[in-house]
Amino acid sequence: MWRRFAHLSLSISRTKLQSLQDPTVLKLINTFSSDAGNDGVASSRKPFITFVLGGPGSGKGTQCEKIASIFGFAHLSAGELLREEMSSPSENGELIRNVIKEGKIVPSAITISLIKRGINSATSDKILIDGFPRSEENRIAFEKIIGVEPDLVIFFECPEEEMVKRILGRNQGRIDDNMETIRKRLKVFEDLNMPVVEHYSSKGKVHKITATGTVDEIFERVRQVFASLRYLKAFLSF
Ligand SMILES: Nc1ncnc2c1ncn2[C@@H]1O[C@H](COP(=O)(O)OP(=O)(O)OP(=O)(O)O)[C@@H](O)[C@H]1O
Ligand SMILES: Nc1ccn([C@@H]2O[C@H](COP(=O)(O)O)[C@@H](O)[C@H]2O)c(=O)n1
Ligand SMILES: [Mg+2]
Repeated sequence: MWRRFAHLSLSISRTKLQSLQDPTVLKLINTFSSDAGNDGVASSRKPFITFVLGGPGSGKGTQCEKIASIFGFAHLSAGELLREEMSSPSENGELIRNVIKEGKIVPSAITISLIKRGINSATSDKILIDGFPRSEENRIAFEKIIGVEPDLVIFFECPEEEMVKRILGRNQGRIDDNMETIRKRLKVFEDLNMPVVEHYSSKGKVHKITATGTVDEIFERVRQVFASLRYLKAFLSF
């Protein structure tokens, strides 16, 4: 079981922190003081989990790389894990290829087992999970199998025409970076992924980031969210 409070050291008193009345502070105090861990991943300490959501091509991967390098997070991209699995001699390779080509969602059990392996081998206990959950089914299965909710959700909001332009300019040879699959991915995003964003919004966990402008302009918006967490790290050892 994750010992959520075991490593918590407060350099100022809890009461004093609560007196700040800052919603982010209060949310983090709750996060780090509730003992709700379970045996989903093999760590004695609950990782700090951030889901990174947004439409196809909204810049999730680009921004995650920057967050990982500047704020010391491990970056797990669900799409990348699936592509690696697809290209390895795996029993699920053919299924994953067909689903990705169609822009649909791979069965949750497969994706979650890859994410779980990634969490267990991560060298940081601050984890970014990029492109997951993609559907309510993904979300419910994650919460059931891993046994926790994310501490934070970042949602990149980007106009469709910008996402399409970025994907068509990506040039990484992805089997789903063609107009026919892009149309399907956009529909899946609206129909299946937006309900996940709405679910976590209703729980006050979502930080919405406008994902237009240059990579650096967008990162400045992202940086402010994570800088506030780093500020808290001065008080909370996690
Ligand atoms: N702000 C930006 N302006 C212009 N191009 C960008 C910007 N951010 C990312 N890109 C480029 O757009 C493409 C898509 O970005 P990225 O791969 O980060 O998106 P993604 O959300 O991870 O997409 P997917 O869901 O398809 O994996 C990449 O080629 C990336 O270099
Ligand atoms: N939770 C997920 C994430 C991704 N997929 C499939 O992979 C494709 C590519 O994902 P990117 O995040 O790299 O865009 C995606 O279109 C899905 O087919 C998935 O099934 N479940
Ligand atoms: Mg990506």
